Amino acid sequence: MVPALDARDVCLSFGPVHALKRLTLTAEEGRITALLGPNGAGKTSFIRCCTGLARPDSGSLTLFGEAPGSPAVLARIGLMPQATGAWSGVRAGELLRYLASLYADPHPVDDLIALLGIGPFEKTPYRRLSGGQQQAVNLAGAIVGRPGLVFLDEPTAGLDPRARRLTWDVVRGLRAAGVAVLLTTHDMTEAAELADRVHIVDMGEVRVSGTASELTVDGSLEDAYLRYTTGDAR
Ligand SMILES: Nc1ncnc2c1ncn2[C@@H]1O[C@H](COP(=O)(O)OP(=O)(O)OP(=O)(O)O)[C@@H](O)[C@H]1O
Repeated sequence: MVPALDARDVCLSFGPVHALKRLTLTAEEGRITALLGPNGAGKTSFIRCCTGLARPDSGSLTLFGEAPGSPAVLARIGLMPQATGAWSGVRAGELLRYLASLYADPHPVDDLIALLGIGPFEKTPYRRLSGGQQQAVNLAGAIVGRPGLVFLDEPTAGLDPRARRLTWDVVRGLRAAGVAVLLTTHDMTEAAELADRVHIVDMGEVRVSGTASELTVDGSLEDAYLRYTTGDAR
């Protein structure tokens, strides 16, 4: 079966900075795939390549067997970015209804608003929302189109414990519905809780991959992270 996401030897440079160096991984439907790695390791750059926002210099990258950014692919993916300043003035509910209108068979927006607790701030302009409230709207925006593959870039960064658990439940629900989830996080507990497969990335390449159990044979996931990453600036 063709994986939802198939990346082989993906390279991306910004001048002298090698953001991605032969990065290779797959993400399957009905699985949560976690990318761990230091600040600057290349995680967001990889997601930008997958979503058509950046073009790899070399390597092979396909989503559902097709090129990133193609209309067929864009209709089947969702993205929760780290920040979306572009949505500044629009009210949360309006934004979600607009995003829903772009898809043939969206989730009912009222259901998503209830699921993610957005109701109390549905009429608040996006720029006035708290960080955690923005995250909830961003997550709703990522899944409103019923994607088959969703990219969640640090979805729980800065969330309070209850909001974090709610997000975890939503992510598990996506997996149960057969969605391929690619998640980046700096939260080792989150990766251990959620991920079916973990890739530890450093300096643009995958250093080690495995299930959380496989990677924690000799210690915690944080131990594995520290063993396989340098934290060196490029
Ligand atoms: N548009 C750009 N122009 C120049 N350099 C860039 C650009 N985008 C990313 N980089 C560089 O590429 C490297 C990888 O950055 P990236 O944002 O992918 O890291 P990350 O793993 O997502 O980090 P974090 O965990 O801090 O979010 C960094 O050295 C960054 O400075």
